[in-house]
Amino acid sequence: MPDLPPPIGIDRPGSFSRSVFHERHPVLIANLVGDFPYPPRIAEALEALLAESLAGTVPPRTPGGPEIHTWHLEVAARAGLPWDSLPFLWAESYFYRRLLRAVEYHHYDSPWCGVDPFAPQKHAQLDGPELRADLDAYAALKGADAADRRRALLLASLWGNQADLGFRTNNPGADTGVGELLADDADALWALAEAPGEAPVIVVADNAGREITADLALVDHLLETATGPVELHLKPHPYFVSDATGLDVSDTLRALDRDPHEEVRDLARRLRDAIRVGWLRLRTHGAYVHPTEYRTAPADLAEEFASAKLVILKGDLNYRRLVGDREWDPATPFAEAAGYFPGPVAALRTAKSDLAVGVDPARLAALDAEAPDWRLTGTRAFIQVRP
Ligand SMILES: O=P(O)(O)OC[C@@]1(O)O[C@H](CO)[C@@H](O)[C@@H]1O
Repeated sequence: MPDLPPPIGIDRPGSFSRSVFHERHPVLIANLVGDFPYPPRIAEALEALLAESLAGTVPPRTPGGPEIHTWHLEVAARAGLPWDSLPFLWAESYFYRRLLRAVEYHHYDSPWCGVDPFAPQKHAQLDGPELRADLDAYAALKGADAADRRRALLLASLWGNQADLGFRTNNPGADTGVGELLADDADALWALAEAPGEAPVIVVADNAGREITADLALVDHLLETATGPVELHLKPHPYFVSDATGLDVSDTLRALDRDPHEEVRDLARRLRDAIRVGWLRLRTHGAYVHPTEYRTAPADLAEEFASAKLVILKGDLNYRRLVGDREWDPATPFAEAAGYFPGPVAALRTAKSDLAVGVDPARLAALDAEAPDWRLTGTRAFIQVRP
């Protein structure tokens, strides 16, 4: 493996990654305890997890749940370490594993088994005015020129990534307007996605709610123009607040069914039909909730990526996994940071963490001067492709 920059940590006072633990997570835990009438044992377990993650060490016991062997190895390698010393990506992923443990999500003998702790927040977004406006905009695309429509669907999926509920936890009023595209490899993306051949296009989803709705509209377009099937890869269980699971897709289709616009109801119908005939495949993999980068993806998932026409990775967390959640020089070419990926790959991501690669050096200097927090606000976005 080539020399890689060091992982982003959570130890630096004033850093964004540290603020996720010290500012975002306390709000997140308070929201959960407010959203559900959890009994004392669950509320206490959540508070204990929060306290441990702010000032404690990693206990030796592996938190139960699926993929236990992977987690045995991961935890054994970090047991006894202060949370502060952990890499950001590992620590966050472990935090959500522990959170699911605290709310008894995988306990078959608990009445809280399978209860998505983030469902109330996800449902609020599905019923909210922002999604309403998104669907009005979708319906208004009817009759648009084909190239304009395709561009609009791609940009809606891209900017839909601003609406993740982890980011909104402590940024409730975050600007959801469209911002600046710092890289735009859209032509390369379409060339790959619409190339002849029967290999699938894989879309690795990120968040439920507005983002998965826009992603489904993009998937519908791909189903229309691609010459092979489309796979939508989802999380196997709740994660990073709003990450989309199979249940979220089903809830979204139901919400689309209720829409006043015929175009939107037709979208839901086409998607269901495509799932039924196997043209659209919903898929998941345990690796999507591992605390690791795609550089070390399990062989079976790497093979799936390798055999796809194109893998489209949505969102900030997938980006962190793709290039590595590391202290990259932002001028590093995307093709270099993602060069190891087993097949053609595209990233659609709004910037909501310190990581950046593939930024034009001249623009970078100006950005750092005019908007020093540009990496964190979700108002800068990337469409990056490595063929
Ligand atoms: O993957 P997503 O939904 O685009 O973003 C995930 C996120 O909420 O989590 C991280 C911090 O918790 C940040 O990278 C980002 O803000």
